[in-house]
Amino acid sequence: MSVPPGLPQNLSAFDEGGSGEWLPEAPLKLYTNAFVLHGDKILLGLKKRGLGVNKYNGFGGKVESRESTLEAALRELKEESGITAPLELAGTLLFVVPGEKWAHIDIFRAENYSGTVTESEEMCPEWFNQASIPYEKMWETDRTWLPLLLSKRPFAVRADFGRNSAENYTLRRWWVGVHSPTV
Ligand SMILES: Nc1ncnc2c1[nH]c(=O)n2[C@H]1C[C@H](O)[C@@H](COP(=O)(O)OP(=O)(O)OP(=O)(O)O)O1
Repeated sequence: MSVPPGLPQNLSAFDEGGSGEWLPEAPLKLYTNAFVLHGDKILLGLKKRGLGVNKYNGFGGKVESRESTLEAALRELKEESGITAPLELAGTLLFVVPGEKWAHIDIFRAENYSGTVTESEEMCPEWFNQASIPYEKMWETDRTWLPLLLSKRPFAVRADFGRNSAENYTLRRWWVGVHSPTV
């Protein structure tokens, strides 16, 4: 199966599922999402409001004008969890919903942090063992690529959803690619 539109074409398929045509192209909206690891733990946040409310996720949000995605990721991590961390790009995620801009999310990871983990207006942070990540309370595709982030394998994902209401998304089709190892 070929790489879906919107992703770098030099990827190898790692996982895919669902069916139907990929949704038509739309302008991009940039987001970030950051996952902090510490030993065998991972820091997740329970979203308290807005998109993805009541789901666990990394910490992130919209990229503001004149910000790089790394600057935005550092800002959002600090605002939402109280900590700073040496973030590195781990992969990208393209979330596609009919009639909306494509959400392009740069996903970051770090293996240490400084500061004190603190609850914010938007997120309730919680450490989980990496062996017991609460995938059933996360975005449906996270289980397909989070193991790649944990093993430091660069990835790119496209996930197309249908939408029944403001908070009711149905996953239609997804594709996870990895960069081929260089010889
Ligand atoms: N499908 C989809 N669309 C948009 N964003 C996401 C997803 N799936 C996700 O995992 N995410 C991530 C990307 C971001 O980390 C957040 C969404 O950010 P949001 O809370 O809307 O942005 P903020 O800038 O923090 O929000 P406000 O402060 O403006 O409320 O979810």
